[in-house]
Amino acid sequence: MRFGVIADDFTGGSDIASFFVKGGLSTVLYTGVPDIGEAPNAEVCVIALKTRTQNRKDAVSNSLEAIRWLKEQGAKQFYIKYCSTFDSTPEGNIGPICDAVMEELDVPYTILCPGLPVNGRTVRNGCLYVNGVPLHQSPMKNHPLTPMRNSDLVRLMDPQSSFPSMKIPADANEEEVNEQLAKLQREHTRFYLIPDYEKEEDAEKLVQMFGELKLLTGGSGLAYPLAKMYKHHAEAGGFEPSHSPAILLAGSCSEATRNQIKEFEQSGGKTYFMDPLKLISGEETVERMWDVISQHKGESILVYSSDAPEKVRDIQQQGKEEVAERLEKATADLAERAVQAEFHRIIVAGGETSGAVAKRLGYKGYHIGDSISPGVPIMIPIEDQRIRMVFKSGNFGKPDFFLQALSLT
Ligand SMILES: Nc1ncnc2c1ncn2[C@@H]1O[C@H](COP(=O)(O)OP(=O)(O)O)[C@@H](O)[C@H]1O
Ligand SMILES: O=C(O)[C@@H](O)C(=O)COP(=O)(O)O
Repeated sequence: MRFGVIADDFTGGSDIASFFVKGGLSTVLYTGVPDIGEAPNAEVCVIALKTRTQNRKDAVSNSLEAIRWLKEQGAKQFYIKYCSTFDSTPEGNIGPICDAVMEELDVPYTILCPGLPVNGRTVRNGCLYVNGVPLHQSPMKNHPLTPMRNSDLVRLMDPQSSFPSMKIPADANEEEVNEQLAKLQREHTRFYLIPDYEKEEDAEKLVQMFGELKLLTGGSGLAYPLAKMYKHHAEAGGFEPSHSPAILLAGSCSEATRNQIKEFEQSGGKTYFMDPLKLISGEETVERMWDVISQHKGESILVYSSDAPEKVRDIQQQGKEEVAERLEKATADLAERAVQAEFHRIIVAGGETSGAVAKRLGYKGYHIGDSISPGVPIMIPIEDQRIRMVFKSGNFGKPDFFLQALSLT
């Protein structure tokens, strides 16, 4: 195995896996540390965790457990995958996890590289932008669980980490970077470097400078160029589509997902709104929703709770975590019923929502197929190869994403 990757949520795992596959490296994804003895037969092994929103202590210990397992399986390089929008709170987990893994692997430095230009995430002068808008002014400022209120990566990382973070000036050449590195190594035992990543073409230079580091951290933006650097065979991915009934489940409240729901509806797709207030009051139940879905079997239906920021804020007066838990549980219940009823295509939008569904379905690992859009692959459970799963990060995909997902799975 070349790369051992830990991802802080499930869709983050499928996102980075898709780019390794696109670059030509065979990849498997596991939900949590698998209890299998032998090393997976793949060049990349991604372990999807739930460390983005976990408490700090569990997040660090789960990450270390996964890194140690990957080390035992022979991984030569390690990658900590977090969100391309650096989703975390000031008490967040990116810093503590990266610090602990640096110590575990005994590396003096690594990079912080959330950039993913193909999906509009860019880093300029150490600040993160979403489609050209500074992170804290982008729709991420309204995220239900991890609202992002700063765009400067040093300022985001400093409160979370014990080690300093330094920006690499955008115009620095390799020699200047090496000089800066030597100086930093004299001054600090461990530290982070923040390179700029503005255009897809920058990837090559980044991989040249940092691609051989034992530990890398970031979004999925380095996986494709890294895979190309190491690839042994041209093809990875590629699976036959299934034509079985599909269910689409959306818990993401991102602008991207809400537009995708709108486009699906406008093109005549069947939808059903899972109303959080009715779910809490008991007026809505999983049984009732399942009756509606069953009536449409054969025709794909999209069940969503996604709503506008002001509505989400109102509903969260009932308790942010409680609402999220209630919705995620109901969504996982529906996914489980769908699989039992022989729906073989399950398409989910939202990182936490996908994590809840993946956990409930309980597949230990997935083969990674082709991507529906950058960072969103078709995945086939190792245990049941009739099934096609798609887990979409909330912010990813064009407006016709759900239509594309139906036509390609
Ligand atoms: N209408 C709603 N009101 C409040 N919270 C919601 C609503 N719909 C979904 N949620 C919750 O918001 C969170 C969205 O997070 P997630 O699924 O990770 O999406 P994203 O990928 O956009 O971050 C989930 O915990 C979900 O249960
Ligand atoms: O890096 C990314 O943007 C995604 O892989 C990701 O983690 C997005 O988070 P969710 O929208 O919560 O899935």
